[in-house]
Formats: sequence, structure tokens, C-alpha cells
Amino acid sequence: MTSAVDEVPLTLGEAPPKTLGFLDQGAFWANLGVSLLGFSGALYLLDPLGGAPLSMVAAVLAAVVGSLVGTVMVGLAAIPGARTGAPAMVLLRGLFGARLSYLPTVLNIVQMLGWGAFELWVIANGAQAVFGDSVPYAVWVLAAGALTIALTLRPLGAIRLLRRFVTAAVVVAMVWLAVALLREAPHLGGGSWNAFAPAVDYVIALSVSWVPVAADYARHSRSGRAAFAGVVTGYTIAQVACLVLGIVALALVGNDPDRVWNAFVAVPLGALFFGVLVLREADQSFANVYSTAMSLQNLLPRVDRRVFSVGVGVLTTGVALFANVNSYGAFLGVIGAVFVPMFAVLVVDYFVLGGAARWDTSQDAPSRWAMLVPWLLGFVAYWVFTGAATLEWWDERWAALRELIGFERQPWMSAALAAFVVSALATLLVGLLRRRARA
Ligand SMILES: Nc1ncnc2[nH]cnc12
Repeated sequence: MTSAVDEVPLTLGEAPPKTLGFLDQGAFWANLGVSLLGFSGALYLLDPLGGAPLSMVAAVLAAVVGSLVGTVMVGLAAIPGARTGAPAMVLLRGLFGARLSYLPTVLNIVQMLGWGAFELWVIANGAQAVFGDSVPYAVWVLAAGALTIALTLRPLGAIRLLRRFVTAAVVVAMVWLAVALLREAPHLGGGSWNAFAPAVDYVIALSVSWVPVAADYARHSRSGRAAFAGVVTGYTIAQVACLVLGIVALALVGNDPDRVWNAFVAVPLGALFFGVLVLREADQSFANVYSTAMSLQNLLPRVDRRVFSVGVGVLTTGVALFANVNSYGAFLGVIGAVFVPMFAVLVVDYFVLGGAARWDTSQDAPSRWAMLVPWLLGFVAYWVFTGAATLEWWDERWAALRELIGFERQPWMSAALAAFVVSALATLLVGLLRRRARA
């Protein structure tokens, strides 16, 4: 069976069409930057350590800094995809070798399944906030799952749909809701700068989760520049707007994340415009399911991507139906710890150590075990530096290690920055040693 004209080829063997320009990428990433999860998750930005909320100015600045840092990472990860036409996990064959690329591939599949289930859960709950409980949660999940699967079957068509029709509706909805919420005169005073760095870490994790996904879309870009600029501009503006709107809405409901959507629905025409955002949330689950399918193609390149999309879509729907989706904060902590250092290794090897010219992304690319070391060191650094709570037994292990080495973490320390610096320097060292060994 052949692919539709200007659609993603069905298997990895065929060349991808390169038809997406800056506006397509920008609109797509702007849609990904607005999320209903961002509205309730804004509490992690406002009060990442629990009990030490940021002032409004500090929170907005943390949103801007975290989004810019995170999206520059995503934008840089997109460039090799645009240059080579390879999907994200296939590119990692160049960094780690074909076999070892299975490790980040599996990690990405797990995070995308997690995100996808979160998204279907959020769409169903958002729909119930608009329409009430007369239609059960499970019916909304099934409907959202079906829409998600339909979008993944024609991914480039879905991206064009977003640019032509959805983006304008989202902008109107966001502006309307922002004005209406501000007219309710929320109390936005108080707070401090104490938890600024953990707040930036949270926002970085929100964006950096797209690092192992970006090339799946950038591979269809007309240029690396269009992909980079589209990601950074679209996602940063949208994510900052979304988080700030979330903070304003939270202020109206006593910072109770379980009631944040009520604030939106309660304003004039709120149900209509919030409904637009609920429907549009399907772009997120689309990206999650489609990228899981692309990741699976790194493991099984000859399988039709639509088979994977349908299977993953059904599985994600099942998880959203039956799983208890409530450990968002811990989930984000793990994502930051895994993908920030992986990004550091990728960007140093590709842009600084000459990977752009020598990466072998074929199916028999030799393993590069040494590249796992800087990644692992960055992962460790993240947990040593982070103050965010995840699972008790896990946090206790890292507290014990801190005590053992006599390290006392300070509130101003950023785990993402520490992980990045450690992995980047370690990658440079590995590169230097390799050159010495060759000379
Ligand atoms: N649905 C999602 N998938 C991946 N990364 C995300 N960051 C915020 N929302 C996301």
C-alpha cells in the first residue's frame, strides 16, 4: 500500500515529504503549548515546594525563563530531524548506536503513554466541567481516544488542520478567557522568590518532555531554521500565556487545582470558550500517540505506522479508563531527570563534537556505550539537586546520598541546570578522550 500524497510514509523505508513551513510548525507548537493540564499544573509553578508560593512577578518570570530554556532545547533537538528527515528515535541511533537507542526509545514510549493517558483523562474531565456529569467519564474518554486515533492516521493533515482552523479559535478563546478572568479581580499579591529555581525546573520539564518527540515533526520541515523558530516562538508564547492564565484562574478558586476549570466555565461564555480548549486538547494526545507509533517504528521499522497508531491509541484509552491518573508532579520530575541530561549529550555530540557530519542512523549503527556515561551522570546530578517531592522511598535514597557526600541543596539551585552542565561537560570529556585515543 502506498502513502497518501504529502502524508507521512507508512514505513521507515520511504523518504518523508518536507512540506511544513515556519507557520505550520509555529501553529502546531503553539497548540501544544496550551494545555488544560497547564492550568491546574500552574500550581507547581506557583508553589513547587508546597508552602512557599512565588510572588506573581517571580512566577511569570519563572514561566518565561523555563519556557525559553526548555523550548530552545526542543528547538535544537528538532534541527537534526529537519536536516536528515529521520524521526526522533532513529536519530538517537546516531548518538547511542542502533541497539542502545532502544533504551531511550522505550523510555520515550513510556512517557508518551503516560502523557497520552493524562491527556485523555483531562479531556474527559474538561468535557464534564462544561457539560456536567450526564455523559459518563468513560464515554468522553472513548470519544477522545477515537478522535486521537483518527488524527494520527493522517498526521500532516492534522497539523494543517491545526494551522488553518484551530489556532485562531484558540487565540480568541484564550484572549476572551483572560479578559473575563481578570475582570473578576483575582487577588494576586503576596509570595516570595524563594522557590524560583524549582519553579523554573518545573516549567523546563513541561517543555523538555518534547525533546524526544520534536524531530518526528521537524523531519517534515522545509528547513532546520523553520523548525527551530516555529518550536521556540510558538511553544514559548503559548505556554507562558497558558501558565499565567492558570495562575490567575487558581487565584479565583483559592489555589485549589481541582476547581481551577470552574473559574473558566463560570465567566460569561466561559463554557463555550473553555469547550474550544477541551476539544483542542486532542492535539496533545495526537502528538503523544503518533510519536509513540514513530518510536515503535525505530524498533520495528517495517511495520505500518497506522497499525502502531491504532494499537497505541487503544492502549492509551484503556490506561485512561482504568488507571489512577494522579501522580503528575512525580511524573514531571522523572521526565526532567531523564530527558534534560539526554538532551545535553545529544546537543554537545551533534553540534560541538561533529556528530552532524558523522552520525550513523542506519539499522546497524554500532553501539556507543561511552555516551551512556554522561547521560547517567546528569541523571544522578538531577536527583542530587532537586528539591521536588516524588515517591517517598526514592526521595529518601537521594537525601541519604546528599548526607553521605556532605552536600546541602539550596532553594536557589536548579536541578535541570545542574543535570545539563554535568552531562554536557562529561560528553565533552568523552569526546576529548576519544580524540586522544585516535591520535
Ligand atoms: N501531552 C504532553 N506530552 C508531552 N509533553 C508534554 N508537556 C506538556 N504536555 C505534554
